[in-house]
Amino acid sequence: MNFRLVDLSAEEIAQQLSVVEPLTDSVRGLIDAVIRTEVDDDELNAAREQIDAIVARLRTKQKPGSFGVQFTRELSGLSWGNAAVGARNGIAPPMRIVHHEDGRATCDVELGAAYEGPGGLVHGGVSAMLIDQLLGEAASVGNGLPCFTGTLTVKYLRPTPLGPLSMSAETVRREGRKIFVRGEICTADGPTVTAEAIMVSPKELPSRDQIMKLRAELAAQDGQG
Ligand SMILES: CCCCCCCCCCCCCCCC(=O)SCCNC(=O)CCNC(=O)[C@H](O)C(C)(C)COP(=O)(O)OP(=O)(O)OC[C@H]1O[C@@H](n2cnc3c(N)ncnc32)[C@H](O)[C@@H]1OP(=O)(O)O
Repeated sequence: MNFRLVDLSAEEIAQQLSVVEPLTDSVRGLIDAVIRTEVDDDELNAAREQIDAIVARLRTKQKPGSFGVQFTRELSGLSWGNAAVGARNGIAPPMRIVHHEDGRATCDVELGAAYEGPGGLVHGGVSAMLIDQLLGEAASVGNGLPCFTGTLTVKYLRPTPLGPLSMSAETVRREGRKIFVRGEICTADGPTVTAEAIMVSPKELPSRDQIMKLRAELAAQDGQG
């Protein structure tokens, strides 16, 4: 697994996010505009040339592979490439604000044209991805144990319209490294999707000792600098 500790303070992270999140929102705007524009072919070709120039500009300095998951010294995860919540990922729905309280995770999200399956409705795979993320966060944060999805069961009760949605997830019970969670996606009229999952904290995650060793190495670097 691509796991790395980074030496960033909360202020430095906030500073980076203040630049990155508006850029990602602009990319989301681009995706939405490409889907819905009705300009003529010449305009489309001109737009493509401009987009290609921007891509070339960004590629002048680029990470190899994926973004990976970086952790701060305080063990906050910076999963900025994540498909569901990545702050740098324009494909990820704008699912940023996840509230955790008493083992329950909640989140509001507004899904536009980029998340369509049947006409005017949310794609079932998108619903599954979003609720999977929230279930995973409820299990991981609620129990202080980073988890992977082992089994996910999704029930589509009625079509989910594009637009504003609210989601919630909570732990039902824990058996060793297995955490049983359930959650739902709702419109103002009630749930459209319910889901259950068995989240498993993998035995091969970096151990607390390994994490502490990495933190000590960062502290030693501070001492030298
Ligand atoms: C510091 C704290 C805060 C951290 C704060 C971080 C926040 C972070 C938020 C993360 C939010 C992520 C939300 C998205 C989550 C993904 O999208 S994860 C990606 C999708 N999932 C995967 O790729 C998982 C692939 N599978 C695997 O890696 C491994 O099979 C697993 C699931 C980790 C299990 O491997 P393992 O640790 O070797 O498990 P193993 O020892 O064989 O079995 C342990 C127990 O789990 C059961 N089990 C194993 N596999 C499964 C399964 N697939 N289904 C059901 N049960 C299973 C076994 O039966 C066994 O049960 P018992 O015998 O103990 O009763």
